[in-house]
Amino acid sequence: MGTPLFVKVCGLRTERDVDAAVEAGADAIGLVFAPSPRRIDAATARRLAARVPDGVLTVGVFRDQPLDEVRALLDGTGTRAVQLHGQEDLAYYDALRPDGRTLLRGVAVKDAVPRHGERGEDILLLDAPVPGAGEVWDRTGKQLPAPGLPWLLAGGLDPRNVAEAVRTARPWGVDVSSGIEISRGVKSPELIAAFVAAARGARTMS
Ligand SMILES: O=C(O)c1ccccc1NCC(=O)[C@H](O)[C@H](O)COP(=O)(O)O
Repeated sequence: MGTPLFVKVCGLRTERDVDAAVEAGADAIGLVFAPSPRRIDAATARRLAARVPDGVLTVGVFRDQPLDEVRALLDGTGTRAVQLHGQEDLAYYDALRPDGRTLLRGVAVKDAVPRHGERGEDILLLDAPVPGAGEVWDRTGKQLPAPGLPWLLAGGLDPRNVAEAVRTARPWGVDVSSGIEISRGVKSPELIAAFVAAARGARTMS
């Protein structure tokens, strides 16, 4: 049995979503503050973050937003980790690092896969060109990060395909949004539970 797979479920918008993710055993939940049908306001995020137990990471998801806005949302909602999905540069990451938060770097993989840690991120998230669109990206011939480095596979994962993706790409963890929804932005507790179980089962078998 290898290292346990880290499982993040993203784009949660309701108390029911959060409770389902926690009950299913997710390691992290994502709250989207970037423009998206899944975007939530600060008051909703505060309410949701307050339900998340210690040991489950709450991640705020942003894309090319002003640093002051990011800091205010993180501080105001008690969010301990930040996931950046745009063109944020090293200085931007450096500005958030002293706050002691976990930094996730979301990258749309087109050609080459970036090196882990280029921006000083703690976790690299390799995603499809349009984040949160439920699209699988082509991993053929791509040099994925070395085993053991903290990186998440994302993009078009769902309860049916996640086990095969984990076996072939051998990521440190996985991230999902569309694949646990019944319609854009509307999560299903059953799909959340099925996804976490399928992902964990795959790593246990490898
Ligand atoms: O989810 C969004 O709408 C979104 C919008 C802007 C920036 C990032 C966003 N999501 C980030 C993610 O966590 C991943 O893209 C996601 O887990 C993978 O999405 P999916 O292919 O839908 O599973």
